Amino acid sequence: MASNLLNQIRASSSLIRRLRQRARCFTTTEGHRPTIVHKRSIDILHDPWFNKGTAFSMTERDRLDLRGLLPPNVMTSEQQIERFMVDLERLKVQARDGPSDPYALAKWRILNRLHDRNETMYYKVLIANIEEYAPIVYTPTVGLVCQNYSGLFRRPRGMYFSAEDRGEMMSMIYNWPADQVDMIVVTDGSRILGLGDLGVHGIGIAVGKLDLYVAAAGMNPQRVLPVMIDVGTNNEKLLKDPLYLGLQEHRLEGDKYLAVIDEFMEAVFTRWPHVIVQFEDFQSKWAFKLLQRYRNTYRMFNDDVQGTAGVAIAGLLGAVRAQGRPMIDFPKQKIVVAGAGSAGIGVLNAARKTMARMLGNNESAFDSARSQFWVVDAKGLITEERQNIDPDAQPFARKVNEASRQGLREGASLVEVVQNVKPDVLLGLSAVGGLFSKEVLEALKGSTSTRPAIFAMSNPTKNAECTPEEAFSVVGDNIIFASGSPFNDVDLGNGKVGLCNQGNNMYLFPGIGLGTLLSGSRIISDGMLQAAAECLAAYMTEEEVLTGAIYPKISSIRDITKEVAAAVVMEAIEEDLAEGYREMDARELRKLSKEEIVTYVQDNMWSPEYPILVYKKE
Ligand SMILES: NC(=O)c1ccc[n+]([C@@H]2O[C@H](COP(=O)([O-])OP(=O)(O)OC[C@H]3O[C@@H](n4cnc5c(N)ncnc54)[C@H](O)[C@@H]3O)[C@@H](O)[C@H]2O)c1
Ligand SMILES: O=C(O)C[C@H](O)C(=O)O
Ligand SMILES: [Mg+2]
Repeated sequence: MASNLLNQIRASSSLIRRLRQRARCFTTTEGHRPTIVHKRSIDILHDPWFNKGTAFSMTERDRLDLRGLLPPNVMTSEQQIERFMVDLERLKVQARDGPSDPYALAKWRILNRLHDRNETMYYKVLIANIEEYAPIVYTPTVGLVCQNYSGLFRRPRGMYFSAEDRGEMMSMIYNWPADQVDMIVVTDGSRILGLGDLGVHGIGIAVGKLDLYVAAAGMNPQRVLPVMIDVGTNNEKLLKDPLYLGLQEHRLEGDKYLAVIDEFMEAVFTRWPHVIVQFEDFQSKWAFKLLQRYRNTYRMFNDDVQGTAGVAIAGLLGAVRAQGRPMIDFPKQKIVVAGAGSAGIGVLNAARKTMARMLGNNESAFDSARSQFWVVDAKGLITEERQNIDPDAQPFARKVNEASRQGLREGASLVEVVQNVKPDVLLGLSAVGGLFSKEVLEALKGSTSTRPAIFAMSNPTKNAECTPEEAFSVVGDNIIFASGSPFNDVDLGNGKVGLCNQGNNMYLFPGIGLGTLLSGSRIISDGMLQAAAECLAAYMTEEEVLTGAIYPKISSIRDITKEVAAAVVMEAIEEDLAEGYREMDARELRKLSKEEIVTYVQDNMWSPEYPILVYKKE
């Protein structure tokens, strides 16, 4: 398929040559005569007569207030045409290119064009068909979009800050046309889903997350901003690709990296002091450090660390209830976690704290909760014998004699760990597709649980640790299954269905953002995140959970988000963090009952309706 595609692309090279000649003619004849424009900034990008897209030179970008509104790499018109042709040929050869939906990317293009033309209509379509289109604008298709971004790029969306913009960000931020921004999703593209370093092309994930902020949380689309901070890439393919849209240098490290992120944070909070910044898909190495650096001074959170943790907790509590046991039995669960990155460690910390709270909320409870977890990473089981252990994983390293009593040792394989521990839960956040092999799933049949739970949470689809078919067919009908990306339920025969839950942070981040906005809390506390997770856990009824449904259906995401946001507002009030929002000041907020808070949230959710427009001279 790939060589076929290359041949087709080569066959079209004569057309590219002809187009190049034409493009050269255009620049030489027009180059001397300047064209007077009466527009600047985004209005130029949206005007087909004047727009040059990525071909605007740096001086033009400065002159026309375009800095930050385009990816950093300036392209020639030849390169632009080449990118377009590569994409066109790819579509011809490979229209069937979706992960589970053969036409996923084609659907994304059509939706994206609508997004460019008519935002109200776009969100109307998205909200009305959220079950069908969430997998297109969000996980898993958004992963494919990022991987093919160079070809798919048409009209820029969001802002780009690059390592080359140091010292300029404070003025660049004013190039964004909206006076008010409520929500920013920012990435540095270093770990996009389970696809690794996609550099500047990772902006797609920020756009996708914000689509859910609008569709699920009713954030106003005119007040959201996707941001890519381009500090280079360590992806060798992109470094060599002439059509790559980002900086072609290795990633900044250490203090230089921090200085860029610091400057960005200062710029956005100077222009919009009440904005909320969601950090998305930063490699683990920076995810924790940046969270600690900013969380007590800025309104920010890390979705992969904190959003995922909350969703996992809700699912883990659901899995306990699905065994017909009370939630309070959670601290007895034996949990094997595969993956000790930003997501895995986030889940482990939150699960340990939840257990400790149930066991009396003191130091000894916190200490003993630790022994319920076995963590396996790329080097196998993590014990205290691990050389150069990651400090974030250190608290979960098994004691050596404790491990050997269980027949385990440093670096033991996942199969050995599952065989010996016989866990209640096997949870994957490893980004390794198929990690829960037949052997691993066979070993899980020895689980001491009456209803073992499998969470294959890695994204996108091909990175899932196993499919629901594999899980149900090997381990048996009586399991709980959840995956990060959507899969269909499984027909188990005899009229029985194996439910596939979607365990994805999309059930929480929109509500965390909306609740924070409407409470006016200056920070996002652990308590607010915990309240969000508990609300999601409580959303599922006893009857639903007993059928194996531990997460709600995506079709109810707007309702879930409203409830989660209300829980976050209530907790912010409880912790005395709420400073109010617009005419609802802190005193008024404190007077509201629980029902009134839910109504307050609902009343502040934007819905896609056409407003009446009237022209007035300035
Ligand atoms: N479902 C969700 O809501 C959700 C949320 C966040 C992240 N994720 C997914 O989780 C995955 C990991 O994200 P991350 O930020 O933690 O990534 P990461 O790169 O920081 O961590 C990956 C971890 O997996 C470990 N690993 C690699 N190979 C392994 C193997 N063979 N066996 C066991 N462990 C192995 C690595 O050592 C590392 O600890 C990604 O696919 C991401 O899409 C899902
Ligand atoms: O983006 C998603 O689908 C979930 C999560 O944030 C991830 O990084 O995989
Ligand atoms: Mg993510």
